[in-house]
Amino acid sequence: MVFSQPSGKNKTSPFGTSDDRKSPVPTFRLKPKDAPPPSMPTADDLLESARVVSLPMRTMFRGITVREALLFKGPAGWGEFAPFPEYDDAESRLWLAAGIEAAYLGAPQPLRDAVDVNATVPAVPADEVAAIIGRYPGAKTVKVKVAEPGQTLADDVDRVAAARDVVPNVRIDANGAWTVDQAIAAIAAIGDVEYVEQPCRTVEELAQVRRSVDALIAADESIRRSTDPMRVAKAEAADIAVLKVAPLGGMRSLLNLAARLPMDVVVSSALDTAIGMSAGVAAAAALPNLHRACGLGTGAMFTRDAGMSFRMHDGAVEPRSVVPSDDAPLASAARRLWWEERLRRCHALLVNR
Ligand SMILES: O=C(O)CCC(=O)c1ccccc1C(=O)O
Ligand SMILES: [Mg+2]
Repeated sequence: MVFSQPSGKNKTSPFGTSDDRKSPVPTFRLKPKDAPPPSMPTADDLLESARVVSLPMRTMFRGITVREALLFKGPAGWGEFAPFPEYDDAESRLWLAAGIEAAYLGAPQPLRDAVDVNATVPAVPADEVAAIIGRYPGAKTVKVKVAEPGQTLADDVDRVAAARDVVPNVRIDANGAWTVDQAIAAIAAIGDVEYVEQPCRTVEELAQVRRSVDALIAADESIRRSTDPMRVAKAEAADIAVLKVAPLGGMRSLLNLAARLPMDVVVSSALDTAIGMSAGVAAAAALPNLHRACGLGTGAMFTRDAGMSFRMHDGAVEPRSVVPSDDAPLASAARRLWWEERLRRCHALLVNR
């Protein structure tokens, strides 16, 4: 039990249990030595310190030009609640569990003091690629978005080639947009890459592509938005698992899942503000096995961040806690209300399951 419960009625952890079909996330059991576990905060506790930030982005990314997040403070620091607006409450409740973990339990013990990070290149024209990579000082790996709706394979080939001219190690992310045949053709046309992230939507399609090409395949949405993240492993559908703290319900859930997956893992951001990024970097720093650059540099996509952004040095970032800046841009009163109500609904789902 991670948290003690106010009554004997709710014996579940806010971070989910492995026997709950709605929660794929295994519970990580802390064994506190001298302190009793903190009790589960109420929604009012969380909202007392809450602020809702609204961060403008340099380039549109997954259809977003402004990133909103609700931030709250607990005894261990600040936590972030920022599920994408279209996500339903059942899925969003895991993001709340992650924020509560950060604010009330804090980060797990780090095993390394720096985490290699990739540059992230949105689906921009090829002539903008070098300038974007320039925002990631010392990056040794670049992740390039491909298969953007409305664009062509030639756009992808040109964008990847432009990235490869600056940094030879390129990975691509199709966000599930290709059919199996399109993926096979696109991978052949694009050429040498570190790996191909989520070429198609389903686990079966990933497995089919993986059997048909030499390139390594990474699973993102097939883990992040699945009720059974282990299915990717059972179906031998991927060589690499891309894991994100918030959609998996927290740092400890991520570490637990990573320990069960028989493949390399990469920790990536969900376009987190610096508060959420701190949890991603902490999870990456606590992984016993980490062999590839993580997608934790996306703070460079904001023109302003919620707190001190994780700036890369020599291609890496260092784990640390982050507090919101007093001058972080705030959302409108109407949007703040929308986030508060969403938090209350997700909190109720976490407590009364
Ligand atoms: O991994 C990275 O480099 C950045 C993170 C990223 O691409 C991302 C950010 C928000 C939502 C989805 C994704 C994704 O990997 O598909
Ligand atoms: Mg992805």
